[in-house]
Amino acid sequence: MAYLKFDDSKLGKFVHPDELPEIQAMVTAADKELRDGTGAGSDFRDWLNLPENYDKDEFKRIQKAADKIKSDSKVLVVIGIGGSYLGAKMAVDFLNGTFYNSEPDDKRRGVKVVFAGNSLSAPYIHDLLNYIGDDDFSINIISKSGTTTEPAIAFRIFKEKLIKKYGEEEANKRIYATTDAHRGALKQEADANGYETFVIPDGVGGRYSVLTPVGLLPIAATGADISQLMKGALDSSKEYTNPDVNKNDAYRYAALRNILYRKGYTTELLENYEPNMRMFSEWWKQLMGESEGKDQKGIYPSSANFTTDLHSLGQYIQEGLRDLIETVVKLDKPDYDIDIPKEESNLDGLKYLQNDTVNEVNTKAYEGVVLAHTDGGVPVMTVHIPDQSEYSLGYLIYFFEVAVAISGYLNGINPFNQPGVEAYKNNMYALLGKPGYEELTKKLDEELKDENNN
Ligand SMILES: O=P(O)(O)OC[C@H]1O[C@](O)(CO)[C@@H](O)[C@@H]1O
Repeated sequence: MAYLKFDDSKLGKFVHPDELPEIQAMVTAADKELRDGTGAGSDFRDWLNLPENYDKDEFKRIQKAADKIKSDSKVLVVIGIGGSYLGAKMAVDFLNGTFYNSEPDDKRRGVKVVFAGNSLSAPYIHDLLNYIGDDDFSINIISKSGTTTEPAIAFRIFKEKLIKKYGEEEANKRIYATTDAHRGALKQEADANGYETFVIPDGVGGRYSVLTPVGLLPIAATGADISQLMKGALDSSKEYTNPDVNKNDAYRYAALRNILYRKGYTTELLENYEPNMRMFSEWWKQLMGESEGKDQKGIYPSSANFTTDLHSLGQYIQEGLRDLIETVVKLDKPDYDIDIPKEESNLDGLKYLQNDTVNEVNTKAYEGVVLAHTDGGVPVMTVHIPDQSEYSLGYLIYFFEVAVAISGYLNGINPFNQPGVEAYKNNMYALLGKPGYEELTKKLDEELKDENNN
């Protein structure tokens, strides 16, 4: 039986029984493109075999570095953006719970992990500097290109604090750089200063990198079991190899969303029922959006956090424009459950629930929402994840990675590049006066002048 239960039983109203068999030939072709490397972007498929082919020596070094960080630091500042941030953050939240950083030191199984360099917000940096205060800390700077502006600026600032506190020599021993094996400014700086370095493999794009040192070091620093994470991904990679959509749920999910997309369902909401899974959706949004949104097409990936957002977005989902798909990631057995307290009086009218637990009510809410939204004209699919373990998370990560690759090929695009993100970067560099952008600076200054005059 499949480890993750994929439920598409509510799609009957939206997908005709013939449609899956009809799209099978395209799925088989997409599978071939992916596995044989004949599809676009084939240089970036190394994540496919990563759960088996990762660097085992480096893996041991990651565990050793995590132990050192745990022994000499109270806080690890993880600096990165996009794929160099979201995977670590979602895993840290999923595996450790919402208030992990606030737990007392003797209760927490690892160091506090905080994130920087994922925006250009000065107040955020200010608040984080204050949050760290005089605590012992280390830095994990993560950038595949080694040139991304947001993390580079944050790195300067937190490095300055580190050097002030420990002096240059000790600071260099507290900086861990995760970057390209050979190229980029960060690699050069790491070599010059002797930082311990970890490699983001060439054939793994940022959004597919959570199972490389990008995710593994921050996750290990919280005391989570990264071997189990890799084991879950390995078993998942073995499960999702059959091109047959009746035997491969990841491919089936890709095929169904493609069928729905062609009917005008152009926005997909990834939904959870657990606050510590909010960041999972953020990770998924980059994975889907950067992979699929190109050549003026692709499903727009969005998210909703339930039951919270049922009280804000719920109205729209039930009755608004009918272009939505919902994909729920339902955690079936959270680490904790809580009895609803019994009360003699029934002033709050909750007596009918007093033999239930909070998780049971949450699950009934999920079941009720699926039925209501299906009635309202929204196709709903669910991926059930059995528990909150590292193994299950590894399994789930791989499910979506392989699904989006197939989905991208089904839609006739290269799921492994992201040319569109350069446009804003070039404009920003030009407006900031970066050397080499002089011509663009002139052009943009003219455009801005025109705008201001209007
Ligand atoms: O690891 P890097 O090179 O700093 O890039 C971070 C992120 O920026 C992007 O290149 C987009 O700007 C993403 O694809 C990537 O995940």
